[in-house]
Amino acid sequence: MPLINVIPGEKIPVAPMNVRLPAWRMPGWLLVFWWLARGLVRLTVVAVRYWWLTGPAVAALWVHARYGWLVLAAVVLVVIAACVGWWRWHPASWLRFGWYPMVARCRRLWVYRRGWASTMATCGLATAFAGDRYVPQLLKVRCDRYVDEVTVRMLPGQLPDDWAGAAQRLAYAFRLRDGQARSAKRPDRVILRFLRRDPLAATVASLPVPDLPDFAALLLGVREDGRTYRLRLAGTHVLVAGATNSGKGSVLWSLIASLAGGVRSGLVELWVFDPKGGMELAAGLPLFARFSYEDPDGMAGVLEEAVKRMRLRAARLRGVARQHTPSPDDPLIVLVVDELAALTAYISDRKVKERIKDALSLLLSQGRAVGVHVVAALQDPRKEVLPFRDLFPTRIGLRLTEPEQCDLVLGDGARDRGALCDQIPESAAGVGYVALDGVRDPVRVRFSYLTDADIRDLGRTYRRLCDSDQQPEVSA
Ligand SMILES: Nc1ncnc2c1ncn2[C@@H]1O[C@H](COP(=O)(O)OP(=O)(O)OP(=O)(O)O)[C@@H](O)[C@H]1O
Repeated sequence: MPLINVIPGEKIPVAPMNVRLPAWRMPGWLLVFWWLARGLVRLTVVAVRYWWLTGPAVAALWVHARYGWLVLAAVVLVVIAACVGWWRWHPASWLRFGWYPMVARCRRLWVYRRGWASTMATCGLATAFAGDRYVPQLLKVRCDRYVDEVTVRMLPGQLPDDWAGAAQRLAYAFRLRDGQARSAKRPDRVILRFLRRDPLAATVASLPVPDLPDFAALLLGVREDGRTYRLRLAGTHVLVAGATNSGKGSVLWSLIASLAGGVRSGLVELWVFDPKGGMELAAGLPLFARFSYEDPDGMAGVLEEAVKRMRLRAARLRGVARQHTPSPDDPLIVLVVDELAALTAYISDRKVKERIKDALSLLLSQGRAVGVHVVAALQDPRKEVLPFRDLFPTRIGLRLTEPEQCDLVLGDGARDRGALCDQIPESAAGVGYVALDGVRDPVRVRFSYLTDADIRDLGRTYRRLCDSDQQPEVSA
């Protein structure tokens, strides 16, 4: 036993005065009265909180007591007929103001409220303090056709990231498949999104092609919330990463289709590289200003030509404008590369590899402002395969094989914030996660799928307007 105890730290001072409250004896009848009063107050609170249940129930009881069964049945029929009439007359407003709010109330009560405290405890989101247990407060439930959106007041000390880490567990606890957590406007709240039905389950057919592409918002697919997904190409380069058969081709084709109107009017030049032998992209030949496949030397030459064009343009714009504006005389150049690793990693000729690496890093670091953009697809996002991954400001993550790859593609912490690229099923080709401007958390999208017939049609309708002797340059 030590002779003296030394405890480091601050000692909590003893209160200068201790007050002991006197103990009162309560008569039994007063206790009973107190319990009854408390029960009545609680019942009233529940009745007011669930007015949408208690109100109609009281009204039905009153009608029954006053007028009998027949009148009650007639009233119920009239209410049902009114709802059906509203639905037939204006389905959108019925769903928004009638049906979904009703579904939300029922799901709040039946799915979320019922096992809330125990779920919070088992998912590690409840806490204990001074002998009392605390659970986060369920504030609001909103439903639409596909998603339940649950707003929660977090406990002090919790972050939306804590909830993002537990979102999948929560989803399964509430018997749903997919869950995400997002920060809300107020810093003490978090919004949980649980998927009831996948809005991206069906293939998205090819989308309308605008005559004049909006380079700040190219229409490429559909978002999880049902809105269209638009990609900002102006001022950026785009990297599309995905395992084999994840649908990288559909992202490239959606992008080419969205630019096709500009190809026809001469506002856009597509320089296309298909190092895997030209199988994927050759069908769009009438749209391309340059098309290179197979021969690494030829591809290095075309990339160096792009660097030359970029430098000439930069010299012309220096001191005149800070951002290039596309015109038929000076079009936007978009370099589309299918399988970038075939250019950066899988080439055996070291000299050609160096030439490609130099040209690509120049294009990626200097091309954005002068209207030379790189859009590249890639299977393996590791740094050894793509050394200049960080030079792509815009990245799209399709199905990936390992969880760590999600952060490699979409940035640190992306997987925790909901980009579950490794959990996209093989059957969902063309589904991926993207970052939206001004939105912290990644958003799930499905890109449009162009069939062979769509691509042939696109080539026919939007082929480049050029002299018949000015055919696309093909290097193989
Ligand atoms: N957006 C999409 N919607 C529905 N199905 C799609 C979509 N994209 C691709 N698919 C389906 O997935 C298959 C593979 O697509 P794709 O060739 O684009 O994949 P990939 O990632 O480019 O494959 P690879 O790496 O082998 O080239 C297609 O044949 C098509 O059936």
